[in-house]
Amino acid sequence: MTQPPFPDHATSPGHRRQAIMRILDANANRAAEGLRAMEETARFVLDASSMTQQLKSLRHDFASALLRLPRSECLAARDSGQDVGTTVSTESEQQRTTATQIVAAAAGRTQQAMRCLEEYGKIVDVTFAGEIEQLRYRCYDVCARLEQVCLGGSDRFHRLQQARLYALVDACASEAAMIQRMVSLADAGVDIIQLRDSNVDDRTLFTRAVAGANAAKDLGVLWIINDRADIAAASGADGVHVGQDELPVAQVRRIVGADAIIGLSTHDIDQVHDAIASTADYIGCGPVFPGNTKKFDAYPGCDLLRQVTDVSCDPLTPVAFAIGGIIPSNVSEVVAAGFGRVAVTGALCVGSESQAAGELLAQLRSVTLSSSEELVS
Ligand SMILES: Cc1ncc(COP(=O)(O)OP(=O)(O)O)c(N)n1
Ligand SMILES: Cc1nc(C(=O)O)sc1CCOP(=O)(O)O
Ligand SMILES: [Mg+2]
Repeated sequence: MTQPPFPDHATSPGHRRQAIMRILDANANRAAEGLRAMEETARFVLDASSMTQQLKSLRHDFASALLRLPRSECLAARDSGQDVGTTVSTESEQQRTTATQIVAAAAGRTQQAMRCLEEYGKIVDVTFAGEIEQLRYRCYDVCARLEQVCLGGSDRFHRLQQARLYALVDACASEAAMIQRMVSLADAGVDIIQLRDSNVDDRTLFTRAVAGANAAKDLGVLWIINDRADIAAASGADGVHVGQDELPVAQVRRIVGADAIIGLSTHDIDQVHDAIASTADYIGCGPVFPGNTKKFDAYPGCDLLRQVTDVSCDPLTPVAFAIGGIIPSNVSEVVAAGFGRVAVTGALCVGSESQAAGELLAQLRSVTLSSSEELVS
């Protein structure tokens, strides 16, 4: 005798309605719990204020959308005691060792729950389903950014390997102006931002370095302090950049520690080889062209870039950024010399960051950054 498609009691209209309410109730709880779990990491693990606000707003808007569901009917349909799912568990569900793993699990659970609410919600209230659909799209963006920021805290060197566009931020009128500049640069696609401001006293530089470190976590960019290893270490920055006239890399490493990024300026191929022998994580190679930010007596130009590109060495050596007077109209020469990464100041003027960054990246992306990245950029 063939089995009926469903047990008899499961086909009655009343049962089906109750089952839909159980699904909506369970997924409403699942999504709300997932949003809260992610918000806790943003707030208490990452200290990421704007990320926390985004998740709180999403959670509140989600609660508002749920008001369209018949609450009493959902509660009446809830029957955890009879829920066969409560005894079904997988090994991976029990394995949580980092906040990043919790965020990844919560993000997946929330997105799946919202999809279920949207699909089954169409049976009950199409307007509700439409509101959930919009919340689901917002959720994808916020969850992706939160996971990236989580990974970034423990994976800064991987992000350095993938970085192409590096912006140096000099003289800002205030901390608020500096943060706004960071947001514009990050939104334009910049991967690394350096605080390079010799016009302020140490206390101001330190407070701005701390504020920038917090903002950088939110924005998913690396935050580097120019010249000052002490302030980089004290502020929680991702690293420090030093020139040939500052502390040697070995001493900088003792100050910032093994898990911080150290950048070193190089102006000739001998300095490049010295950098390879050091623990520098990246190098600046220049100045390539004359610019308005810093004047030099000599410009090694693209010849230095070609020499760097030709250097073959262990893949665990610094990545290289071309620097000095680089703008969209001359970056093609940098690319022709084999570089896919640049560090700039003047090219990314306030107010036109997106346009300029887009033009620079369009050309830089023609250079493949292999996974075994050496000095060739
Ligand atoms: C990415 C990057 N490359 C080079 C420099 C220049 O550093 P330095 O030679 O120490 O000169 P100042 O920037 O301190 O004037 C840099 N800052 N960043
Ligand atoms: C700060 C700095 N260092 C350089 C080096 O070659 O080490 S070139 C430079 C100036 C970078 O600014 P812009 O992109 O406006 O020329
Ligand atoms: Mg310096």
